[in-house]
Amino acid sequence: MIKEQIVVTSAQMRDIEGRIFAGGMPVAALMEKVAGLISNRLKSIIPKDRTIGILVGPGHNGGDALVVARELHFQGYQVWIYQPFPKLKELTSQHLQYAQSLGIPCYQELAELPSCDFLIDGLFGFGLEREITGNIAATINHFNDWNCQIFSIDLPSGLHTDTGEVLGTAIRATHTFCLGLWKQGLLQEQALEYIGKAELIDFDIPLADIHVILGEVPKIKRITKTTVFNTLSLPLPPTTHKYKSGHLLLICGSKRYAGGAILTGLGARASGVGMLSIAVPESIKPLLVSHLPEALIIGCPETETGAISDLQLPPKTDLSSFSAIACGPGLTTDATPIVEQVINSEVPLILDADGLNILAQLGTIPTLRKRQNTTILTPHTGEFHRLFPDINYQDRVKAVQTAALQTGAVVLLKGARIAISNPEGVVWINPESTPALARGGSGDVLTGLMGGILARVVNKQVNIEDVVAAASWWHSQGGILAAKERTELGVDAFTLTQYLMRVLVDM
Ligand SMILES: NC(=O)C1=CN([C@@H]2O[C@H](COP(=O)(O)OP(=O)(O)OC[C@H]3O[C@@H](n4cnc5c(N)ncnc54)[C@H](O)[C@@H]3O)[C@@H](O)[C@H]2O)[C@H](O)CC1
Ligand SMILES: [K+]
Repeated sequence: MIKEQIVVTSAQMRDIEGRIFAGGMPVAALMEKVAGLISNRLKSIIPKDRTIGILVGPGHNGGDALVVARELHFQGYQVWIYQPFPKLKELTSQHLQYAQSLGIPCYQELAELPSCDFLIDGLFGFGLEREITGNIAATINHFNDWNCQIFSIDLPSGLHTDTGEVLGTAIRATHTFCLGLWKQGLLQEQALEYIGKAELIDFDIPLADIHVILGEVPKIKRITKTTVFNTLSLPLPPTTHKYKSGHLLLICGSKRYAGGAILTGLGARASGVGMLSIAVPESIKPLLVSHLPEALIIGCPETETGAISDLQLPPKTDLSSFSAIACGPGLTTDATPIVEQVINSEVPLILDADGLNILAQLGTIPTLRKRQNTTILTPHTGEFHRLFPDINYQDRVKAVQTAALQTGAVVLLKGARIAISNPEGVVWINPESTPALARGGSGDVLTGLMGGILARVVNKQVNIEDVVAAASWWHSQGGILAAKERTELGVDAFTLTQYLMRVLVDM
């Protein structure tokens, strides 16, 4: 477990820091260490000739900011301090006194403040415990209106540490330096527009202290490149061969949605899966063959609406011949018998798109309760609501945990920050993505990619949620890479499939 993967609540952070102090580390020394690390980062970002305004709150977040103010002052930056609170914590008050004794200008009134190029937000950190109101709220709105770059210490002031919701109002940071361990609120969708670019400032919290508070396996984890590399079991063993790299069956497409089948197939191709079979209605088989010559395209009988009516597998083949099945993209909801058939099979299964809509029509929980084998659901919010009408998906972490618990499946909830839970409530959050992926077809690519990874590693000792997390990370990194080279408007789903391989090369 690496620190970048660990996610904590404010209570857990309080307990972890409590163990550090109980171990003998003086609070002031920790504050000095933390603020020194922040100052070094700021020195590498802010040119020397710029002016910096330091916003100081009543608690230790303010204390951090005052140490930063002193250190930047000694480095020769022009610094001023804004400190509107009547009562400060003892340590914060001492740092303010010292800053003033150094002659750093300190202001209590907004009207007196000189303009500045950068603001350092040390108003509130994980100690924020209630709605911000009155003139503090007005102050935060005032600084947001300055439209200058704001660096927030630990969290943008005003964000709830655990849920990421805005408590009254919040600083819109350009950059957030999260201290020690990632706060859960920074990984919630609703917080994204306030966080700006987030980075972790590691101040050497002993892993032993973390394990005592969080237990061996933290409940909520942040997907990182390490997760993905471990799960993809790269590099491949030299003695591998196509039958050892899994055999994936995709069941997708219809006369109306042939493109969905092609994109799903291209996503699977990018996964490096050994063998790929794609069951589609007979009428679009030639299309699939032309796009995916390496895949075994199975033309199936179709309904008069052009949906698969019967899974006619090749001779001596049945569903158990496959390492994994991914079913749903482009199926339309006229393929209900097919979805029932795969749900009743014993094969590890990913359901997406119309596979999920049909599952919802069949009755999500009673239908899945019958399945013993691995099941993965990959809904976007609309599909999630159809599957689980009684679950409020505003708190996405709780929503996926509840859905996974109720179904026994691993559930991925799509969005700007994908959340994944296994039935035991262990959650992965994908910390990075790009709006470029919010386009038709990119979900089909994810399904194919995920199916290919699952087929490749399902017989190895991997956690299914790690496979889903790896696919989600790989998919979003492909989108980020493509957006960097082609702008956020240039990442159609087909282009995305071309960038997926680039991701691993650049890792
Ligand atoms: N724990 C440590 O020793 C270290 C913490 N780090 C930094 O300190 C903050 C946490 O500090 P804490 O004093 O607990 O709280 P905050 O500084 O976040 O400030 C909250 C402060 O303000 C009061 N308050 C809460 N809500 C409101 C409100 N709505 N309106 C007005 N005032 C409010 C509350 O009473 C608190 O006193 C952490 O984020 C780090 O930045 C160091 O980095 C390491 C050592
Ligand atoms: K802050």
